[in-house]
Amino acid sequence: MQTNVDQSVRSALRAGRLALRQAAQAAPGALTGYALLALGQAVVPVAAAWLTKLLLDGITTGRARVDPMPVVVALVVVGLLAGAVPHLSAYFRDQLERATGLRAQDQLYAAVERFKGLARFEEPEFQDRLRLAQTAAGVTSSSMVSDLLSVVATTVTVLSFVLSLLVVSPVMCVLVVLAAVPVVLAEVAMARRRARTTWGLGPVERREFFYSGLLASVQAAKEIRLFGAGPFLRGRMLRERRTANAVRRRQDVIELRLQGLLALLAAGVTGAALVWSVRQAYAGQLSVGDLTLFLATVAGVQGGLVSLALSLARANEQLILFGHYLAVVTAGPDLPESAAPVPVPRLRHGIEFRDVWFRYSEDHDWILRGVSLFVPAGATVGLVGRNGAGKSTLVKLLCRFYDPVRGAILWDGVDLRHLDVQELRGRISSVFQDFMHYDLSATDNIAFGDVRAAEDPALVRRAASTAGIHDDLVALPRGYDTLLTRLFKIEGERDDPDTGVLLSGGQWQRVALARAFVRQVRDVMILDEPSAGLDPLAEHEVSRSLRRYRSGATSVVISHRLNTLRDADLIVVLGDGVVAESGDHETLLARGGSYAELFRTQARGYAEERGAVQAG
Ligand SMILES: Nc1ncnc2c1ncn2[C@@H]1O[C@H](COP(=O)(O)OP(=O)(O)OP(=O)(O)O)[C@@H](O)[C@H]1O
Repeated sequence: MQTNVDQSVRSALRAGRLALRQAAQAAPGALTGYALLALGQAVVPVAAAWLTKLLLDGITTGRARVDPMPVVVALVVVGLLAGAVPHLSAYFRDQLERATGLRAQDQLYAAVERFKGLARFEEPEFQDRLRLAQTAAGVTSSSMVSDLLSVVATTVTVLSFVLSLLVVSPVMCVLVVLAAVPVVLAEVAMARRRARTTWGLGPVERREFFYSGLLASVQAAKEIRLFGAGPFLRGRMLRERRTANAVRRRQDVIELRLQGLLALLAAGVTGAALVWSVRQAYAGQLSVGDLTLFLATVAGVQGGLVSLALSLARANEQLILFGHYLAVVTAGPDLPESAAPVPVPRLRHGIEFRDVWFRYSEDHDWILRGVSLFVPAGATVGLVGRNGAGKSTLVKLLCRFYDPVRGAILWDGVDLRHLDVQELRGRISSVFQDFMHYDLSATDNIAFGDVRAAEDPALVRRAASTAGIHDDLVALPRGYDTLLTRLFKIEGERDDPDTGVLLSGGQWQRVALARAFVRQVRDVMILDEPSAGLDPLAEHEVSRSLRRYRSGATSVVISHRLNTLRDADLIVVLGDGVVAESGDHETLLARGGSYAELFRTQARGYAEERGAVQAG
């Protein structure tokens, strides 16, 4: 128990130190200004209380000979400060918030980029943490610095009031301070509880966000409307919101009860102080000045301690959120990294899958159960198999998005795990089955394959020509600069209805091909269902240019249209997690195995359709 407390205090201190360091690096001037103003603001109430006492004592004890003007002027200055400092302070705090937020966001996404694999992104717990870290990166680090500073400032205020109170009545001072202890403890406990609730509600809020995102999404709008799924999704979204609301309401009720008890305690202490001080004043033990100072200090200590407790609680809550941000920013690599990664030379001999076993996690079934195959350099290898056989999984392993659980993949004899992963990917180009549609211009959509191409229109156009999409793109209202989306408009052309267009599925497929083609260095070309959305003429055209384009490169092509793989050097059939058969088209047909069955079934289907057309 003690160790847990020590640990959480240690991690809170570490988080606090890092947040302060981040703020100091992001905006040193704003931090200094904000800190000085916070301290200045902290002593204003005590100064006002003492000046008021001096003034009143001066008047009531007949010491009017002493010129009251300096005290009056000082009171005016203090009032001026009390009015102006909060605005200045808010200005510096906003500056600090903006600069720290920018820095934190940069660091968060740089850390996210450092995760080279996909597995971490597929963990729900990581997604929850990332969501909290995104919130924290936006505001938490800077508001945590404000909260920490406000803890310091309020401590200064409270201490100065406590010292003042000590002068007037030590007993009352002890009483007031003791009464504040439960307030501080309760506020901190409530803040911890709130942070735990936020973490616990992570999955619920992420699901709510998912449903609301779907309801507002352009991509999902078609299906949702056709299938009338709107009310169903709205119901699910509201169910998640109600769950979150119920948890928060329970939390609020607990807090309300506790706050009520604390308010009673505070009222008791203030009442006692009032009775005591008025009696003392009547008995002539306290002057009018003393009385006002005493009442001001009791209120000051109490109010100060309550706001200290609130600042501590807020800082504590922010610290916990910031902890999620730190956990992401300081997370180790998701894929084991070689201490001395081997540079990736041009592929000369080939890629070997050696007894590769893979499952997505220990809770999942094995997808690959000992796949062994060799992809010779310069060859075209077709991957065939039923849905879910593991074809896409195999190529994802080749890109090292995951590591095999057992066995190895060797690039010219070197295990992929020993290679520099970024260099490896620099040698691979790919069209994934679930390629992205970016809501950006045509140029950007293609140049994503090699960001340097964004500055080289000729390169982008060449890739588009090879993919057979150039003519369509130049015909767009703004050619390659046209946005392939209607979600955004080109800056400065908000009134122009022509700024964005939507492409057809087959056109998008060709844009994705162009994105793969724009890569200058490509030893290995991965094409996962590259002609899925193409019409027969486009498929023929694209196949021809692909053959030309691929010549010399090693290609791994996944396709359910077996006809497109007829001329592959090697066709590999995956089944039951292993290589069921392999060979060229003729050999596999002659063998009469699963490939022959798949091919003949498909060919029969086409023949029947042709027959039906002719008979019609
Ligand atoms: N990220 C993932 N996490 C967990 N399971 C996954 C993941 N991706 C794929 N799978 C599972 O792995 C199996 C193989 O999927 P894969 O996409 O490799 O098959 P495929 O042969 O390419 O199928 P298809 O021909 O339908 O495209 C499937 O059962 C799928 O549900």
